[in-house]
Formats: sequence, C-alpha cells, structure tokens
Amino acid sequence: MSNTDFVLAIEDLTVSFDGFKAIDALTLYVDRGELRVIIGPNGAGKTTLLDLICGKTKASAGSIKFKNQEMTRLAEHKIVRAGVGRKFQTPSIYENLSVFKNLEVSFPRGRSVLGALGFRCTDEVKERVQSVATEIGLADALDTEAGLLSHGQKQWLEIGMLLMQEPELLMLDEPIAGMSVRERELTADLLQRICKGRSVIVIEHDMDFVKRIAHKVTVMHQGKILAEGSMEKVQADPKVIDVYLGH
Ligand SMILES: Nc1ncnc2c1ncn2[C@@H]1O[C@H](COP(=O)(O)OP(=O)(O)OP(=O)(O)O)[C@@H](O)[C@H]1O
Repeated sequence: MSNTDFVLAIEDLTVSFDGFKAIDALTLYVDRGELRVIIGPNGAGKTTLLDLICGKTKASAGSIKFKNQEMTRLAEHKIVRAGVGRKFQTPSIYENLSVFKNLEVSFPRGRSVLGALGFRCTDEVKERVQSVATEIGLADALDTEAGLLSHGQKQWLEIGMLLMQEPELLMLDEPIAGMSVRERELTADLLQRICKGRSVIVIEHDMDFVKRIAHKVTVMHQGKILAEGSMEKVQADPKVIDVYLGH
C-alpha cells in the first residue's frame, strides 16, 4: 500500500473475538490537525477501534499506519513512543501528588543518555509543565494535590499528562462523562486548542458536544463505518437516524 499524507491510515482492519468480528474490514483516514469524532450505538466497536490503534488489542487482519509506519505488530509502549496518546474513561492520575508532580512524572524519559542515567527536573521540564498547565487551565493549581481537584479538572490533568509526551495523535474516550455544563464548555475549548498542533480522535455520545467540536464525524455500526462526513451530513443520513440518532 502506498504512503499517504494522513497521520493515521487504517485499511481493512479486522479483529475477531471467538469468530465475532468486533471490527470488520474497516478503513478510516485521519488528517493532520483534524479533530475526528466517532459515534455509534453501544457495541458498535468504537472502544475496540481505539484499543487496536494503541496496541492494547492486536488486529486479526489489516493495517494501521501512523505517519506511514505500520503499528499492528508494535508493542503498546512503542506505539506511545511513536507519538500516540490514549486517555481512558477512568482517570489514572496520582491523587496524592500535586498537579505539578503529576505533569512532571509524565515527561518522557529514557530517550536521551541523560534520561537513561536518571531523571532530573530540569528547566526544560519545568517550562513544559508550565505551558501544559496553562493549556489545560490548571496553571493556578500547580501546588494543589490532584485528589482535591474537581472531576473535570482531574480529566484535564490527565489530558495534560498525555500532552507532556507531545503526542501527534491523541485519543479520548468520552472525555466529558460526568462533567458539569461549564466543564463541558471548557473541555470543548481545550480540545479545539489541542488539535491545532496534532490530530485528535474522540468517542462521544453527547450530540451537542459532538456538534461543537467535530471537524468530521464517523458513525460506526457493527464493526463497520455506517457514514462519515460533516455533522450536518451524518445527522441527515437516514441510515444513521435509523440505527443511532433516532433512538
Ligand atoms: N476482548 C473482547 N472479547 C470479546 N468480545 C469483545 C472484546 N472486546 C469487545 N468485545 C465485543 O465487541 C463489541 C464492540 O465493543 P466496543 O466496546 O468496542 O463497542 P463500543 O462501540 O465502544 O460500545 P459502547 O458505546 O457501549 O462503549 C461488543 O459486542 C463487545 O462485547
């Protein structure tokens, strides 16, 4: 298959669990700087697709190319190192550490000789922590213990921990679940900012939020793509109304 300009090129991807195809010959391309939202009914295969991209689940067949490099045979940590970040629904922050520390420990190590010899909180790390904290709206909370943050702030901190690694593709599974209206608005703004320098894939069920953030929407159903395009286009698609939006 040929090289592409897409940051992510998924072709004929299939995964079977005991003969059941959770992802079925799926082809999907994501542009650089694109914010793609994946929607679809329960069991459509959305989470499984993210699991495949980040290497948590191995494909039965097909290809996942990230910046033209095949990912399907790479170990999870190598996919992270290649520039793919994934946030799961439940936050995995260190509750008893400060916001600063949470960000600091997420700075990638071991890539340089210095990193391999031992980690030091250099000016470079401090600057990165500061800039990420500003990006996620927690610049004034650097000394706060993470466990004391609101639910929304914890979610942003986790996004910040991923940003510390400067991923070129960031994947988020239902990022606004449990958030207040105000936190949802701030998250929409945050995602708009984040996708300026990278591609973002979001799984989401809240259609008002999808409308606010999506550049393009992919609708999944039974492991396949049912529809793809602008929110207006997929919303007006009778197939999509039939299996998802009409319910
Ligand atoms: N490890 C696994 N073993 C067996 N079946 C699995 C496994 N992972 C997922 N499945 C099945 O694959 C299908 C797709 O599940 P998936 O969680 O990807 O759907 P989803 O679109 O994310 O749904 P939801 O919106 O409910 O999160 C489901 O029928 C699920 O039961």
